[in-house]
Amino acid sequence: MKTYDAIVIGSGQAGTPLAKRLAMAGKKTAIFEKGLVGGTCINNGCTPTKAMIASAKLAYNAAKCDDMGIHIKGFTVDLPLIKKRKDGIVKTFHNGAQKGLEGTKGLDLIFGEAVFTGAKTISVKLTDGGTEEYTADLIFINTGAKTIIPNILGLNNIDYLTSTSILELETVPQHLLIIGASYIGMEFGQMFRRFGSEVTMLEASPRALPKEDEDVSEEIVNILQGEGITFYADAKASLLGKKTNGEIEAELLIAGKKKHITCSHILIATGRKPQTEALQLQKAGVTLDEKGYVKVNQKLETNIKGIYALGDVKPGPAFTHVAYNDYTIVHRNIVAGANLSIKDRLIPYCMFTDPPLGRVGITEAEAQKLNINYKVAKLPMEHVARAIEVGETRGFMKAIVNADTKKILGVAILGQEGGEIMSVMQMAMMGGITYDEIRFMMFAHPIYSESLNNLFMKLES
Ligand SMILES: Cc1cc2nc3c(=O)[nH]c(=O)nc-3n(C[C@H](O)[C@H](O)[C@H](O)COP(=O)(O)OP(=O)(O)OC[C@H]3O[C@@H](n4cnc5c(N)ncnc54)[C@H](O)[C@@H]3O)c2cc1C
Ligand SMILES: NC(=O)c1ccc[n+]([C@@H]2O[C@H](COP(=O)([O-])OP(=O)(O)OC[C@H]3O[C@@H](n4cnc5c(N)ncnc54)[C@H](O)[C@@H]3O)[C@@H](O)[C@H]2O)c1
Repeated sequence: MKTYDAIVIGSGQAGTPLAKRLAMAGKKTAIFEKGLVGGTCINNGCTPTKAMIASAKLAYNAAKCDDMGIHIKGFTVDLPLIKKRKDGIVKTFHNGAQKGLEGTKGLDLIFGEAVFTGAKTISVKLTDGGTEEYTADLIFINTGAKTIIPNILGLNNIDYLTSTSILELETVPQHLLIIGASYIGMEFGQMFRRFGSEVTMLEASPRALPKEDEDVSEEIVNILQGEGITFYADAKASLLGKKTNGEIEAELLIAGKKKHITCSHILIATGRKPQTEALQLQKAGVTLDEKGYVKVNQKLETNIKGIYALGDVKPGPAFTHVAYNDYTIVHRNIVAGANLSIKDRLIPYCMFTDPPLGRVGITEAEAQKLNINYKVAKLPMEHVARAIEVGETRGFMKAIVNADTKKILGVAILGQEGGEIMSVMQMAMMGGITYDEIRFMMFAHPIYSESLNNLFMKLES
């Protein structure tokens, strides 16, 4: 049995920096990784998708640049080259993360799958062969999440794609059927449509992105449909089968009615579930919730003292910046004796469709439920000078404000640079800057944020 001061399971967006900082603080630390250092974000999540989305944006611009007075005589999409560029970026990020761990004094990077054998004991099936037993007083679980595979008749008889395997395609699918229309479905749907695929999207809920306001989900669907994507809400695949010519036949249930389509590829984008099964946390006495997430308190400690869970493996929004923020909280509490918690932290996010959706705070629907005196400001991107100048006027800016205190409660910016404009508003929310101050604040002309003046002017009428 090898003894450490601290053990980190999983080298994701929380585990990697945490392991380094613990070792740098003098704690003898081991980090276990069953796959690739850097976890989902770097290897098969944010980094590769955003790299490929950048290529898709160029294809879109090339296709429509005639309107802007630039004529390109035809263009082709070179998916192997797009993949190669993406692979190069991923490799750089991955190698940097691995080198960072390997170069930290007092930190052992051990490749293998960790399984709990007791309260503070872990057995690791080493990637190079054999098993080794480990123990530490402090254990941090950062094992992330993986794709949920829905129970659809015939699915196991076809070679379906997940958000990981679709990144390896070298040929553009002729017709991509996407099951699930949330972040993953939307980002890949638009990307492959722009690469030239016919794209059909199915969403089981009555509308896409059911957690967003209705006007937001409606506008995003309009944008995707405007680019030629076929979208069905209240829709599921009920039966899938392979035809003799290799095509996939799909029986769909749309609002209870059957419809048959033929496609070449299927992407499963029906959500993700925590990677806790293999950990055998019951042996450590750690409590999971009904969906398999590790239950934690506001300091991210589980019911077992000294065992913590960070990132996607615990309940709550699953984003890279949340996992990273989890690390900063746990690290400062343990190493610097701080008393920080995740309570009331403002969680922004950005869906990287084009235009993107930047979101922070409450939605209009949530404001209604809270029974507060609120007002809604909304400005179409068609009225944003910068958007008109650059030729991308799809979407709108929307803010929910408290009518009494004038504080900003929530923002949805569906438009060019939506994530960046949202971050300006996030800073305002954190700093207590009120909407009437932003109404008259001087912004540089003509940036997108300048139109926040006009957004809040809408509240004067
Ligand atoms: C396609 C896609 C696109 C995304 N895009 C964005 C985006 O644009 N912005 C954003 O904020 N978020 C995005 N996300 C979500 C983001 O990737 C995750 O929220 C983030 O990676 C979670 O980090 P984590 O540290 O919790 O876990 P992960 O990064 O998943 O890391 C967990 C690590 O633990 C390892 N592991 C698991 N079990 C064991 C075990 N038993 N023993 C040893 N090692 C183990 C895994 O191999 C993995 O390396 C995206 C996700 C996907 C799938
Ligand atoms: N830009 C970003 O920040 C970004 C990008 C991609 C992924 N992510 C993260 O990855 C996580 C997973 O994303 P996701 O989009 O897979 O999951 P999700 O949980 O957000 O959405 C899954 C969708 O699939 C639908 N669905 C479920 N079963 C279905 C079925 N049988 N048929 C049709 N529809 C079905 C659900 O109603 C839901 O809308 C998200 O929680 C997000 O945090 C973030």
